[in-house]
Amino acid sequence: MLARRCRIRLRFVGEGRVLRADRRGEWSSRHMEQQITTFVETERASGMNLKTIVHFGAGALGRGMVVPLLFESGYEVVVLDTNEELNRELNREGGYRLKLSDDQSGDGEREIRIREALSPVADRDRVAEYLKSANVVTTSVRRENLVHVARALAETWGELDGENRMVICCENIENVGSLFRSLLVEAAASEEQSARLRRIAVPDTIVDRICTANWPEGTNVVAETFHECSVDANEAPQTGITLIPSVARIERDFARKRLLLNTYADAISFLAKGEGKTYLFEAARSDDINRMIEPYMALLQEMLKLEYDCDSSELQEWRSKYKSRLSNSGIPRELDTVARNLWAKLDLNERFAWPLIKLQEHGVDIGEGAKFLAKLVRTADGEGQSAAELQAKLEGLWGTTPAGRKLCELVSERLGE
Ligand SMILES: NC(=O)C1=CN([C@@H]2O[C@H](COP(=O)(O)OP(=O)(O)OC[C@H]3O[C@@H](n4cnc5c(N)ncnc54)[C@H](O)[C@@H]3O)[C@@H](O)[C@H]2O)C=CC1
Ligand SMILES: O=P(O)(O)OC[C@H]1O[C@](O)(CO)[C@@H](O)[C@@H]1O
Repeated sequence: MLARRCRIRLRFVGEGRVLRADRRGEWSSRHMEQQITTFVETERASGMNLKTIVHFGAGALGRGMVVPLLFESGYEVVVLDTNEELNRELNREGGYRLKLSDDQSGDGEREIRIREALSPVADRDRVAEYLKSANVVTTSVRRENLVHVARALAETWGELDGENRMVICCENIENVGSLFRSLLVEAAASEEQSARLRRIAVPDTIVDRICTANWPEGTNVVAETFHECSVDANEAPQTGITLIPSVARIERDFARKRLLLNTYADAISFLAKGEGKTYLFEAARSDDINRMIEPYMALLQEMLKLEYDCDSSELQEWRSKYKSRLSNSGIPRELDTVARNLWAKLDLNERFAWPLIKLQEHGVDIGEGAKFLAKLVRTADGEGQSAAELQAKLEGLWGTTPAGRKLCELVSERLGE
């Protein structure tokens, strides 16, 4: 029986690698996903010893996407969050409910069970025990908190062999693999620890699902059926996690998702917040806002064609898919949870400026893009600040390279409009 189960598992894991969002963002095999879920449920019911993954960050994306994908791939999940109140609630229930707002089957609710929720600060010793026996750690804590995860991990994994260990940072961060690896190495207490930590696989990732958590009202999360969650096959040829596949062209896929989804969602959210709106879906549904952003979006598409050889019809399909997902009023995601960290997102290597810098290199006229960024900065941070003050901030951020200075000039000219 065990041998048969193992054979089935291998077959699913093998097929799982081809599971990915297609051009329209649909699962290439929703049927297969259901089969995996049924198989995992049978395995769980049989009392088989499931492997444990430790996940840092039980916020919106953690509870809305990462933990469910691990759970539905057949893992037991230990959740670590610094919010002890939240941990207490999750432990009391042994998990939480995930509502997929656009799931047509049944009531769209799923029960996600977790093994235990702990604090990496208050429950340090118990956490260290789990970390010692885990081969895979996942995170969704936000960029500013990754340094603390790296320190916690370095303490335990720094003393163990790094071979066959992997950290999957499910964060919305470009090149998150090298970022987290450098945080790990900085956290090493000795040369020996540093050498061990360098052997850990830390792939780049793509994470996408619109999720909203309504803590402290409850532990439940509302999300959507769509998800894209994959890692760089060059760093991790196989994850062993059925619903988190390794993909070959992560740079291109990341750029497509970054610009057409994140840049778009963030920009419309900052504008909608400025208009006094409350929810993300209101921003995506606003004709005025969509009209305002269109010339900038056209430039982003141009950049994806020039830099990544994407074709127009593919990009158009993704754009309409993203717009319709973001317009879903079944997910009451507040604008504040999207329109955050404006100045970090305006960095030269980040979602707003980076595509325009690339287009300049290709000799494309970025005037419309500069006009839009000026509008964005004025709306999101203009209150009580003069054009000169905003210009000084942009100079501080972009003045370090010739292309950045050129962009700064173009945007600054429009700040007074
Ligand atoms: N919410 C969403 O729909 C999406 C979020 N993301 C990405 O997911 C990541 C997390 O974002 P959200 O879930 O929205 O944020 P969130 O604020 O809802 O969740 C973050 C969670 O991490 C916990 N945390 C902070 N420091 C910690 C530490 N040192 N150890 C353990 N837990 C810690 C917080 O208490 C909180 O519960 C971000 O990188 C974001 O870009 C990406 C796509 C969509
Ligand atoms: O603000 P962050 O940390 O990039 O993460 C939230 C992300 O979630 C999204 O709303 C997509 O669900 C992005 O547009 C946004 O950037």
